[in-house]
Amino acid sequence: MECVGAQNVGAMAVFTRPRLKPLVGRRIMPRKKQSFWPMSSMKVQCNSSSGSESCVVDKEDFADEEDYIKAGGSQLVFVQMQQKKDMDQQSKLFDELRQLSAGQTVLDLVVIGCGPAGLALAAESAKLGLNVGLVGPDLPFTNNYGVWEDEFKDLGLQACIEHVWRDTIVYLDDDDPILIGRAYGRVSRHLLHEELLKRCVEAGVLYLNSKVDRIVEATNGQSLVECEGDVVIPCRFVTVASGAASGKFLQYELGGPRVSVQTAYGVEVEVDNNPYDPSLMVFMDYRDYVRHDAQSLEAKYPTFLYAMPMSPTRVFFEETCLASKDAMPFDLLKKKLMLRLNTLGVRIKEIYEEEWSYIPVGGSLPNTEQKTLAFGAAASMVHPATGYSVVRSLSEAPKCASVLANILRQNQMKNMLTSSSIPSISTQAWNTLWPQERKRQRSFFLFGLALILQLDIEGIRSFFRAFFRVPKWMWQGFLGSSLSSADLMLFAFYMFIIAPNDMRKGLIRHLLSDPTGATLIRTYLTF
Ligand SMILES: CC(C)=CCC/C(C)=C/C=C/C(C)=C/C=C/C(C)=C/C=C/C=C(C)/C=C/C=C(C)/C=C/C=C(\C)CCC=C(C)C
Repeated sequence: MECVGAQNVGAMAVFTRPRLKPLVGRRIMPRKKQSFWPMSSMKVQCNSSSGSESCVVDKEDFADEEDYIKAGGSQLVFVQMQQKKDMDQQSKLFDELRQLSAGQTVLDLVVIGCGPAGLALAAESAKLGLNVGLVGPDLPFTNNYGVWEDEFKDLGLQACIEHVWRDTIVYLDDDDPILIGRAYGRVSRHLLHEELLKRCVEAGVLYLNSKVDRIVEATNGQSLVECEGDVVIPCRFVTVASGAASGKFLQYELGGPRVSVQTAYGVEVEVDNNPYDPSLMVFMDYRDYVRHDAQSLEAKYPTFLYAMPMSPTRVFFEETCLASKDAMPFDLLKKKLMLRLNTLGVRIKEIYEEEWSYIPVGGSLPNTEQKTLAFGAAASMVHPATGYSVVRSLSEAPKCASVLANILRQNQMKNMLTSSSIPSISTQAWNTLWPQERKRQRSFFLFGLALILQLDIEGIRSFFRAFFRVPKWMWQGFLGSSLSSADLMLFAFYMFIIAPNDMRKGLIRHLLSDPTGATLIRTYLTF
């Protein structure tokens, strides 16, 4: 099936083929490219994405001016972000900017990636007075975000929620559905995009619609962001926020856990016989509508239905495989969804939109020795046991921005950036993103992910039965990554008490025999 509008957003590669008129993103284009021949020669250290290529060059090493410019001599080609301005106005703005920025050609921060994480970090950093450039293709968001309403309200983004369900329901088997007592919302991807762009515009973020080829480390302490079309942007810090597929620019710790995958296939449809109450969001329906034999391929991947009834007849259904070692094939997910809907008696009258979602979960943390920073999915901020990431990225953006701003201020980097100060500065930033406490929490989530991967459909049902019986603040905190490492221990203890005997044995066995159990114990013992 042909996919149109593929985009990597946060952790997700989501492919959406709108059947309705697609939401068209506002487009801001850079108008001009200017270059200049710098006065002094400059040494650059080239670190390729793989880290394998390394070279030190100076002015003499360049064949001509063009080559030199390519390595760092080109002037800013950003335009200041403006919403809904036509090309002519953008061009004038660029001229203004050029005058304003005469003599000041080094940005404090370049953020690569225009998804929610990138836009949020760029806006928050610029708000704190940093000179921020944002680079990436200007594409509309394509995925459907679901969020807990309270969490989105706390971010001041309630206006971006297009539909709220007063409560959320989980079906594990045919008896006793679990009402979880928390309102859930569907985010309007269009409104979220507009809101984050507005924040960037108001904060004065500069934008370049381009693709980054590589990031080069100069020995004068600056980074050079090399973009398509021979555009090079010198800056003090680079943060990669272009989703899980950002590996090209980053190095990750070796020997970490293997990346697993969350896959989902969804359709927004007009139907007859919708069996779901439109006032409730169906968080997980693990009931077995697709009876299969234990050896079949379907049985290898336990899946659940995630359903958002927008009205009695219009519903977004998504067949989801929470996590598997190898990606569950999309055609199998689709087949399961159609079989399920068929068995439920749902008759599809019209398909508005289809969605293919592929979210890498787990895996290693970025190597915190590298100078280039990361944020969002690129910084392994996707919750390993749920696949959620957007709320965490949005809520951590102000903190991350303030750390960057403080570091730049403290080190008076604007005037006296030295190459020797760079490693410690980047380490400070990395440590804020991934302090020991966060690493401990993550090791717990990875342990949980490895546990889920081992369970069959029956095991998953009894696991979630126990999960939703722990005190509400605990499971809510678990899903929202807000439990401290000590709280997580308490949570584990509760799960253990509540769990049936065979699950208790399984938990202890997993703790003592799985490599993630050993890492968990080791991380908890490191202070
Ligand atoms: C596009 C987009 C945006 C999307 C698409 C896709 C989808 C739809 C998705 C969805 C998803 C979901 C819904 C998710 C959910 C999830 C969940 C709920 C999860 C959960 C999890 C949980 C867990 C992991 C848990 C864990 C636990 C543990 C680990 C425990 C432990 C315990 C022990 C070890 C015991 C100890 C003992 C003593 C202390 C005595």
